[in-house]
Amino acid sequence: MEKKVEYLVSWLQKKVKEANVKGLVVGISGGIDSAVVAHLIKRAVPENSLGVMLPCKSHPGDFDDAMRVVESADLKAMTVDLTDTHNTLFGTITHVLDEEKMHNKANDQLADANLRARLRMSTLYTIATNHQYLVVGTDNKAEWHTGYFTKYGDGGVDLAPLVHLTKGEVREMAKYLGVPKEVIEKKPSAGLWEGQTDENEMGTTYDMIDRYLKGETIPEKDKATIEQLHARSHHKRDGIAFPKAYEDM
Ligand SMILES: Nc1ncnc2c1ncn2[C@@H]1O[C@H](COP(=O)(O)OP(=O)(O)OC[C@H]2O[C@@H]([n+]3cccc(C(=O)O)c3)[C@H](O)[C@@H]2O)[C@@H](O)[C@H]1O
Ligand SMILES: Nc1ncnc2c1ncn2[C@@H]1O[C@H](COP(=O)(O)OP(=O)(O)OP(=O)(O)O)[C@@H](O)[C@H]1O
Ligand SMILES: [Mg+2]
Repeated sequence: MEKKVEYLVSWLQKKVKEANVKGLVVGISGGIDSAVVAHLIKRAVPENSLGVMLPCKSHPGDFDDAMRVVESADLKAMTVDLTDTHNTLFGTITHVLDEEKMHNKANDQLADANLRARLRMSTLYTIATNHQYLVVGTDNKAEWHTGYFTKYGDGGVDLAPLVHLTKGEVREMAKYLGVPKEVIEKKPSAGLWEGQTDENEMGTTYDMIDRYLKGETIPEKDKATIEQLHARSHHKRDGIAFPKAYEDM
C-alpha cells in the first residue's frame, strides 16, 4: 500500500509541475473517496492543498464527517454553503419552465441533483482560479466504469487519481492513510436526496462491480446491470463529440 500511495502522490506532484500551478483543491463530502483524495493531496503539496466543504441541503452528519476527514489529513479547509444559491437557481429555472408550459416535473429530482453537483464544480473552479490550483476528482474505477457521476459535475475535474482503484482498494487505502473509521464504514451516498445510496440507485453493489472489474464470475442479473450502466455512459468517458472536418469527409 505504501508503494501505491507513493505512486499516486508523485503522479499528483508531476501534474502540478507540468501544469505550472501552485497546488490542488478537492471537494470534501464526508464520504470515503474524497477522504482518500484529501490525504493524497496533503501529502503531494503540503503547503498548497485545500479541501472545500460544499453543503447543499446536505445532511448535517455529512458535514461533521467532512470535518473529521479534514482533521485526520491536517488539511487546510473552507466551507461554501450552496443551499441558497441552488434554491434560487433551480427555482428560477423551473419558474420559467412553468411559465413556458415546458416543465416536466418527472425529471425534477435528477435535474435538481445534477445541478447540485455542477454548482460544486463551478465553485471548485472559482477557488482553483483564485489560488492557481488544479481541481482533483474522486471517481473510483467502479464509478468511472458505470458512469455513476454527473457529467461536468463531480465528473468535471482536472485530475482523477483514484480511477484505477476499485471501491475495495479505496477502502484499503483509506485505512492505510488514517481516514476516520466512521467514514470508512458508512454507506456510499451521493447525498443528492434524502435516503439516496449509490447501491440502491445503481441496482447492484460495489462488491459485485469490483468482482466484475477483476474478471470474476458474478450473477447474470448484476452483470447485465453493470453492462447496461457502462453502455449508457460512454458519452461521459469519451469527451465532447466532434464532427469530422467538412474537408475530411
Ligand atoms: N449519447 C449521448 N451523447 C452525448 N451526451 C449525452 C448522451 N446521452 C446523454 N447525454 C447528456 O448527458 C446528460 C446525462 O448525464 P448526467 O447529466 O451526468 O446525468 P445522469 O447520468 O442521468 O445522472 C447522474 C447520475 O450520477 C449520480 N451521481 C451524480 C453525482 C454524484 C454521484 C456520487 O456518487 O456522488 C452520483 C446521480 O445520482 C445520477 O444517478 C444528458 O442530460 C445529456 O445532456
Ligand atoms: N457536500 C459536499 N461538499 C463538498 N464536496 C462534495 C459534497 N458532496 C459531494 N462532493 C464531491 O463530489 C464527489 C463525489 O461524491 P461521491 O459520493 O462519489 O464520493 P464520496 O462522498 O467522497 O464517497 P462515497 O461514494 O463513499 O459517498 C465527492 O468525493 C466530493 O469531492
Ligand atoms: Mg458520497
